[in-house]
Amino acid sequence: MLTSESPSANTASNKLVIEHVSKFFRTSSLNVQALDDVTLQIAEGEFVCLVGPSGCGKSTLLNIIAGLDRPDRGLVQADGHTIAGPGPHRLMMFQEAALFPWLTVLGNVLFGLKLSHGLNAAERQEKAEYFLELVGLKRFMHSNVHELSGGMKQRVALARALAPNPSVLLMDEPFGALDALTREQLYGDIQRIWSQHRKTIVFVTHNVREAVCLGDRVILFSPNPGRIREEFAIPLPRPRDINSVDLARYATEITRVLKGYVQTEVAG
Ligand SMILES: Nc1ncnc2c1ncn2[C@@H]1O[C@H](COP(=O)(O)OP(=O)(O)OP(=O)(O)O)[C@@H](O)[C@H]1O
Repeated sequence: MLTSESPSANTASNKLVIEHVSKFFRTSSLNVQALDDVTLQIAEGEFVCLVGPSGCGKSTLLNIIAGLDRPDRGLVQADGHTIAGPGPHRLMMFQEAALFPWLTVLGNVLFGLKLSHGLNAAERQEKAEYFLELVGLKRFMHSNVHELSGGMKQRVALARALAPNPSVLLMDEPFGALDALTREQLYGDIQRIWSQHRKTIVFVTHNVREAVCLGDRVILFSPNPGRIREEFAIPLPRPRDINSVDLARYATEITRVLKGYVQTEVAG
């Protein structure tokens, strides 16, 4: 039932190419190898989930893809070009929405459009309203950020990230701080938005079910040092229901494999 695969071939359609990437952190008290020889290709429009225990380098890899950090070894490319720094084509979304509290909902989304130089004020407004509509928050566009629930804040953050039309969306546990019901609503939203806009998405999570619900592929990492151990294709039809029996079967199998790695690391 479950198809475990070796990393896919480096084809021209790859949006992101990560080859033999290693990353070390050296502080006065500690040397850590956060990533060890990580190789991964991600196709245009693909939804890839990175899963693994705390400290296995998932966020480090996301930061490197975002251009916020550099690998010590290896190659990281987007559209065939080495990633040299952050840019508007690869935007990050974090666990905390990190909205500007002094701006309204609309103001936050408009802020994300500041670098869209080709647009005049009316076009920016139209675009911001379109993306707020897409995430179901248009009627709250004049609300203050502190009036919103956690799930609504993440929706605003999603609209803000989508509005400048990035080709890659990097999501670091974006739903990790939300309650289960709100998360389920957002799984529906993100699947709908992804099927309409086909962004390339790299999504970090601890939650295997979440990864199976959203991803075309689930990539398993293990820690000390952070390595890719296995990847799984998820051919389930969309939209996926996180509570479905088929989805649970995949999640159970992947969790079993993941636990095996973690126990091996601990025993070793
Ligand atoms: N700026 C930094 N300075 C020093 N060490 C760091 C830094 N960033 C990450 N690390 C270390 O690198 C390793 C990988 O961290 P990273 O945050 O990438 O893991 P993660 O898999 O995303 O963890 P979590 O799921 O807990 O967020 C950890 O041991 C962490 O302590």
